[in-house]
Formats: sequence, C-alpha cells, structure tokens
Amino acid sequence: MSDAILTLSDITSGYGSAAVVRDVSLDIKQGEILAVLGKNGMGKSTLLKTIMGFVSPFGGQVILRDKDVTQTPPHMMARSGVAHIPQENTLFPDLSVEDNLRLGVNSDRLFRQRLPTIESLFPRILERMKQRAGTLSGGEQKMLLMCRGLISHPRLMLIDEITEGLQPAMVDRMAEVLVKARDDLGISVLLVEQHLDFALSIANRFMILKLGEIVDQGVVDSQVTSDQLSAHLAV
Ligand SMILES: Nc1ncnc2c1ncn2[C@@H]1O[C@H](COP(=O)(O)OP(=O)(O)OP(=O)(O)O)[C@@H](O)[C@H]1O
Repeated sequence: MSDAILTLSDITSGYGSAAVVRDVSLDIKQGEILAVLGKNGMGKSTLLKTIMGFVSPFGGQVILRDKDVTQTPPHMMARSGVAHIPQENTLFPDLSVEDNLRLGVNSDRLFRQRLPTIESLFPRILERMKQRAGTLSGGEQKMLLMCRGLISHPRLMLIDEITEGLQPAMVDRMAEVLVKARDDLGISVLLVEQHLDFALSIANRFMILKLGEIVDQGVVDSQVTSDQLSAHLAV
C-alpha cells in the first residue's frame, strides 16, 4: 500500500476539446502541504476541479488512498474526506455564519463536537455566529470558507488562492491555521497560490504549472527562495 493520500497519474483534462492540464502526475502524503504555483490561466484551478470531480479528465487516474476515484462526483469526493475551497466565494450570503458552518457536517452532534476546534483556530468567527455571512468582511468570509472545510474533518483539502485580497495580518493568520491543520490534525493540503511568500512559508513541496504542464518541482527548503521561483509567476 502506498503512503500517499492522493496520487495523480498522467492527468489530462480541460474543456470541450481543449486540454488545459496535461499529463500531470503527483502525489501527496498524509500531513503534507504541496503548493501548486503558476501564472494566471495555467490550469491550476482546473487541476483542483478535476480532482474534485467537477471536470472530467480526458485521460489519467485520480487515486485516493489506493482507491481509483477518477470521475467520482464531487459529493462522493466530499464524503471520502476531500474538501474543496474554490477561488469563488461559495458561502450562502443570506444564511448566518452558523448555518454556513453547519453545511460542513451532517449532524448536530458532530457540529457541537467539532466547534471547539474551529473556535481555537478562528475565535473571531465564533463571535459572529448569528451574523449573516454576506455581511462579514472579505477576510472573515475567507476564514468562514476555511472553517466550513475544516469542520468536515477532511483528510485532504484542495485550496484555491485563499490569500487573494487578504491583508498581510490575515495572510499570516491563514498560514498559522494551515500549519495547525497539517501538524495537529494530519490534514494534507494541495494549495494553489499566487502569493509566493505565503506558499513557501508553509509548503513542504512546490510544483510549477505552465500551460498545464509541470515544468519545475521540488522540496521547499532554505535553498528555495521566492526570488528563484518568481520568474515563473511574473506576468
Ligand atoms: N469552464 C470553462 N470553460 C472553458 N474554458 C475554461 C473554463 N474554465 C477555465 N477555462 C480556461 O482554462 C484555462 C485554465 O484556467 P484555470 O482557471 O484552470 O487557470 P488558473 O491557473 O487557475 O488561473 P488563475 O490563476 O487566473 O485562476 C484558461 O485558459 C481558462 O480560460
């Protein structure tokens, strides 16, 4: 049995007949953060949507803990412990913070059981439980999206540009939360990012996607700096 929680083998996918992700192979181990970096339009979001089952691959395999889940629909992927936090805001703005959070669990018992973990990660969200989600600040809405993912107790999170539009203090908070999720809860994370310093501050490994293909990858250590990788991301 492989120790990878997720393995992609030669995934090619896209829209209509246009391939925007080409022959991507990767694996993520339990409790590891893999950052997928690249310029706009390089296929990063499509890669996450393909794993989650929103986009059907033209070829290749998606393996979750040794089980072939290629073409598995999103609700079944969620049931298998995969949480997708898309770039778009998928909160229900007219529902309260609490009701949005409750969408991440299927029972009142689990909700009450897991709330303390959420409280320890994001105390400010708890202070706003009765507030309509649409009236939270942009940063608080991103926090709520992350909490809704975390309260489902995922084994794997697919996170798409969570730092977009966040102020530096909130970016730091988000980094702390992801590191805690990895180190304390053992969650694996596939992180799509344009914020290089954020990604390199928390990721174990990185991978650069260019026109849908992996053009560089490696372990994040003191040798890897944002200056080296920024050439891949410059517009
Ligand atoms: N639903 C769709 N139908 C057709 N083409 C699409 C669709 N979604 C994305 N594309 C195209 O696929 C390509 C890759 O898009 P994708 O959103 O995966 O890139 P990305 O690397 O996540 O970019 P960004 O950083 O700007 O979000 C782009 O050329 C985009 O226009």
